[in-house]
Amino acid sequence: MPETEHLPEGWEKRTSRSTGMSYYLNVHTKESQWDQPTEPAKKAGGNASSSDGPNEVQCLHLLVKHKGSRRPSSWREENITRTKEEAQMLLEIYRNKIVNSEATFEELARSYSDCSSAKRGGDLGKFGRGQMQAPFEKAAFALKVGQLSDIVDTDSGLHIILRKS
Ligand SMILES: O=C(N[C@H](Cc1nc2ccccc2[nH]1)C(=O)O)c1cc2ccccc2s1
Repeated sequence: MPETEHLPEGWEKRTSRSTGMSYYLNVHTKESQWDQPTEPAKKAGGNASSSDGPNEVQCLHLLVKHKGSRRPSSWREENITRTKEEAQMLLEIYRNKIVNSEATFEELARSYSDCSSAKRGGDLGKFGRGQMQAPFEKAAFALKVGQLSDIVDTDSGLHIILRKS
């Protein structure tokens, strides 16, 4: 879509700092979305926090990259060659340790996550809709506070997610 694309009233095109992906921001409600809007942005804040879930979440994640990852490199390993199946097995081991209270999410993310957020125990901070890759966003926004996700598959690799707020 040309940069000079015409957007309906009340929308701005933004680019995510962390993923470089474009999203659209409703300047009235501050809600964001992936899909290019075709209608003017709604003004009323509505009761967005009830039927559509939270506007933003704070999550920790543990990412295990594999050779098919978008960027098969990380602070842990310059050239990641493990297969997707090996990544799945590793993540199941880490997830079971957390569920069995043999280790904390933060400890394992700090040691084993292939994301630079490993340095912060996997903490991604708060994020709204339209900022993370779609499968990650879908899983994160479906979690209750304190809930641990199943294994989530994105272009970056395989993740487990813990929602903090
Ligand atoms: O995209 C990032 N890191 C990528 C890996 C990655 N890909 C992701 C996809 C969804 C959510 C988090 C993700 N982290 C990398 O290091 O190759 C981010 C790092 C950080 C660090 C602090 C806060 C947010 C972010 S998002």
